[in-house]
Order: sequence, then structure tokens, then C-alpha cells
Amino acid sequence: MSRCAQPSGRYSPTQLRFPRFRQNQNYKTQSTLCWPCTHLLPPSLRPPCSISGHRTRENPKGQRRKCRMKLKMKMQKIGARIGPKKGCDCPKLLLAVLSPLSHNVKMAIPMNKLCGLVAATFTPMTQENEINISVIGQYVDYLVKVQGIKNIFVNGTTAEGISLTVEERKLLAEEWIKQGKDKLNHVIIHVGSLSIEESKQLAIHAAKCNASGIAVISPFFFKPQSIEALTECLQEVASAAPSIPFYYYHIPEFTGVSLNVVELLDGIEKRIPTFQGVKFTSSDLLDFGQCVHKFKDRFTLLYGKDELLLSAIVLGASGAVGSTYNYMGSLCNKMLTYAERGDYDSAREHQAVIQEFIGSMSRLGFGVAENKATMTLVSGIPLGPPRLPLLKCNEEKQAKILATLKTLRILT
Ligand SMILES: CC(=O)N[C@H](C=O)[C@@H](O)[C@H](O)[C@H](O)CO
Ligand SMILES: CC(=O)C(=O)O
Repeated sequence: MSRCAQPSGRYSPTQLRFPRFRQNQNYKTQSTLCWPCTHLLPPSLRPPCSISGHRTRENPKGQRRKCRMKLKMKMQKIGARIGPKKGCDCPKLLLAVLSPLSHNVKMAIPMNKLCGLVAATFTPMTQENEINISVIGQYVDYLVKVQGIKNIFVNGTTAEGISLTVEERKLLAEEWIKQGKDKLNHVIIHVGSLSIEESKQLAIHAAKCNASGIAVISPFFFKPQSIEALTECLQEVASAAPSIPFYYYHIPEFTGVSLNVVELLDGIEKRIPTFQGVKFTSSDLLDFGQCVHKFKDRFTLLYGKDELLLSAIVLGASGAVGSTYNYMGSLCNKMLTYAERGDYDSAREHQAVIQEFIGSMSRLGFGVAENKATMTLVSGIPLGPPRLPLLKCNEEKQAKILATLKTLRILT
């Protein structure tokens, strides 16, 4: 698993140990529009005269440099630069710039590529099942300081995103982004919904809030029956927020949509210029392995089964998104460090603890309710009960979870 550059350009001690992570130093910190494509910009973004320096009515003296400077400054405003054709991001950049939502929006290409561990956050609720945003600041600090987690995935499965109203989802997105500012590297907002229109609204909102990216699950009542149908659904949502990176969230166990991801990825950037990667929550390591093998240079491939992460790392996962990183992030970071050093015996020991925990939780009936109770037990942050249709984790189960956490020394 590779780790990526911090926005500041500095690296944390663990990240420095990862050779593939260091390669990412070269990751673009700015998006590039090539000179030939500058003429496709709207007139307001173009210099008032030809960039070639030819004399025109608007540019009687043929002032080439002055015009270039003006254009450069305009591009800087949207977080981009002008550069050579090689390595340019023209399609993405032009889409973002030409979008009606583009004013004052920074560019789609992430400042730093998403990798390493991403915690799928729980949604804090009061005992009355209302959203409780008051503990989100404390939650972010806990993730960063205690678990060494710098990326979050908001309003997903763990967060019961699908059971929340659009207004609640917007409020949560705003609060997580606000609290994560200058503390977290990436805040990805899940905007999937049964209604594509609702998804689009959420995507537009996430972009306005400066989310690091959006993710979308497949619709799951009326299901897309083909790669083409799924691509159209994703394209529709992505095009509503052309200024931010887009991730497909593959979770067939929940959506019932098990179309092969490797087939979906083939040529997807032509349909979705902001396509950035996949959050792959399935134990189909054949499909995942093929995705990595064919697309790792183009896309970010995040694995989502915490109990199988070590296998996914061996296959070349870019990172991982999971619920247990909320409270076993530091344990899992240690596993990654061992794996990166090539010490697979120690890495396996750590994966075994995680498997032991998830295995024993599964025997208890491990769902978001039990998971949420575990996070409350480990972190001390009151996260409250889940929402219906999920039932609260009862006291007896909580006692068993606590005992397991202690036996495995996850909680001391
Ligand atoms: C269904 C679900 O919530 N999957 C999570 C992420 O996608 C995982 O983090 C699991 O909770 C974890 O792997 C335990 O099975
Ligand atoms: C685990 C995860 O990624 C989610 O809760 O959506």
C-alpha cells in the first residue's frame, strides 16, 4: 500500500518508510492546462488578445508576455497552471472551468493522491436519534491523535448515510469538512442515493463545501443491469460536480449490484473525466487484483474489507477505507508498516488480531449497531444508537464486545 504526500509537502514518520509512497512526491500539486487548449477557455478567462503575440485589434502592439501573464494569473485563481501538452489535465480542467458551478471552485485533480487508511465515520446521534454534530470536533482529534488516521469517508455505510435525510447529510458533510480543516488530508463525501436527483444535489453541495472528493454506490432497488447502465448512473452524478474527484463505491453485498469493476473501469475516464478511483468492498480478490493490475497507474484503488486488507496490499491496493480503522487504525497502521518493510510474519500477526476481532464480532451479529457501540467503548466519544431499521446494541452484547477488546488488547 502506498502512502501519499501531505498537502504541506511534508511527510509523517510512518509515511517516510514507504518507498512507493515517496514516489508520489511527483504527484501533481497543481492541475495543468496546455497552451494549445487555452483557446478553448471562455473569453472571460482568455487574455484580451492573442497569446501568440500577433498584432490584433485588441493587441495592437502584439504584447505576448503581458497576455500570458494575465492568463497565468487567471489560471492560478482556479488552482491551475499553464503548461506543456505532456501531462496536462485539459479535459478535466476545461470541464471544471466551463461548468456553470466553476466560479471560485478549485480544480478537480486532487492536491495529494488519496492513499493509506481512510476511516468510514459513524454518525454521532443523540439518544433520541437526532444528529449530534457537537462531538465531531472531538472525533476528528481522536482519529488524528490516537489512531493516526488522516482521511475520512463520510455518510457511507458505517455512517448510515442511506438512512439519513438529505438535509442531515448536508449538515454532516459541512461539519466534518469544517472540523477536518487543517487536520485531515482527505474528506470524501458519499453522495449515493436511490434517487439520482438527490445524489446530484448532494454532489453539488459537497463540491461547494470543498470536499476532497465524492463517492457513489449503485442504485439498489431498481438496479442497473449492465455496465452501461451503471456507468450512466455514475456519469450523471459526477457531471453535477465536475470540479471534484469522483469515486465509485462498490459494495455488492449491500447493493446487490455485482457487476465486475474491472469492466466498469475500462475507458471510464472518457465518460467521467473526474473519475479518480474505486472503494472496493468485496472479497472478490480476483476482480480487485485485475483492477489493480490494469488500472493502478490511472486510478486509486481503495480496499474495503478490513479483515482481508493484507491480501489486498499484496495485490497492490492504493489504500483502504473501513469502519474498524476508527478504533483499530493504529493497529492497522502498524500492520502496514511491517508489510512495507517486508516483515510479513509481523504483518500477519497484526492482521490476525483484526481478523480475530471481526470474526468474533461476526458471531455476535456484527452490524453498524455493534460497530458503533465498539467505537463508543474504545474512544469514549458518545455516538449514540443507530437508526431504524438497525436496533441498538444491547448491554449484554456490549459486555461481550468489551471483553473481546480487552482479550485482544485492543483496549487496555
Ligand atoms: C459492510 C461494511 O460496513 N463494510 C466496511 C467497509 O466498507 C468494512 O469496514 C467492514 O465493516 C469491515 O470489514 C468488517 O467486516
Ligand atoms: C466502510 C465504509 O466504507 C462505509 O462505511 O461506507
